[in-house]
Amino acid sequence: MIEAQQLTKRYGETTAVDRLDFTVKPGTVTGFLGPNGAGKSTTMRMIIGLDSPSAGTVTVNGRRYREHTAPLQEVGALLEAKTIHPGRSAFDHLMAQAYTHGIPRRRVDEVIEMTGIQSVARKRAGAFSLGMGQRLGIAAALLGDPATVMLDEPVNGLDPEGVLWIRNLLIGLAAEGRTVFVSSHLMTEMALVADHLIVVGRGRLLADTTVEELVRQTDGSAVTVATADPARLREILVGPGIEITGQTGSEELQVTGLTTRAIGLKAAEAGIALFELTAKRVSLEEAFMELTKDSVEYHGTTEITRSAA
Ligand SMILES: Nc1ncnc2c1ncn2[C@@H]1O[C@H](COP(=O)(O)OP(=O)(O)OP(=O)(O)O)[C@@H](O)[C@H]1O
Repeated sequence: MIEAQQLTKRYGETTAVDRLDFTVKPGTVTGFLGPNGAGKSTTMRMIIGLDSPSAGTVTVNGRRYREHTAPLQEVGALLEAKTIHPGRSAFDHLMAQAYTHGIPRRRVDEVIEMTGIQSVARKRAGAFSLGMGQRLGIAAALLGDPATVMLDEPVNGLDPEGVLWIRNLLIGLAAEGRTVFVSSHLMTEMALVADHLIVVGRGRLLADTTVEELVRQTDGSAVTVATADPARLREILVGPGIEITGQTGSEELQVTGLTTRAIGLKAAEAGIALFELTAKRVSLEEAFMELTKDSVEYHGTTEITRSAA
């Protein structure tokens, strides 16, 4: 369990993390989302004591990271910064960590196998591909068999097979009752693995909710409805706050401001037969864009193409 209370980090004029309150619970995968520069890495660094909060607190399993006698056994973390000696083999790197933390060699062999790096374990880590480096970082994070696992952008550099592997690993770790906290910019991946989401923008908490709920909140704007007499349907639906568009000659109308239920009832009252009545379901990516649109620091100049739901 990770608990942040009014967690704040200031770097001079910049407030990287601004009074964050959240709880990451065991037994589920919690996604940590936010645009570039939102404060995710800074928050993660504070969780494992690599940075100190300017105000507020963050604890893992009820204690600050530094207060744990065996921190590797409490929380295993993969942060973006590479801390592996390039001349050392993956095996030696893991053994060195195991030795200094009282972890048996058996566990080193286990994590090497779990992360699929057996064939390269004796090679210099400096020669590793990005994907192999990520796997080694994850092996190190799992070394202490921790109750809490925290991974910053774990999918970075992984090929499709690696992405699938991470997905199953995260789901499996949560199913074992562990607390799994993972940041990613890949919304499709997040939609597949995360049960819960914490979304930040400019250091502030924007949402602490389920994937389902976030999508639902953004949902409901557009409804597609088709009928033989769109002009008449338009007449009975029109009202304040309701927008109806449709192409001339088409049976289809796009309605915003009314639910599918309300449209269905009004059409039935007027005796209009409907051929289609569909609420457009937004993707997690669209919900995320909508939620964070005022918090994005770095805007590109190309128009964003919204993916079909
Ligand atoms: N050591 C530092 N000194 C000064 N400013 C910093 C430092 N670390 C982070 N920042 C600033 O704090 C803010 C949050 O950065 P952070 O790296 O935590 O965001 P992020 O959400 O992880 O971004 P990304 O998705 O790009 O990795 C940014 O404005 C960043 O420039």
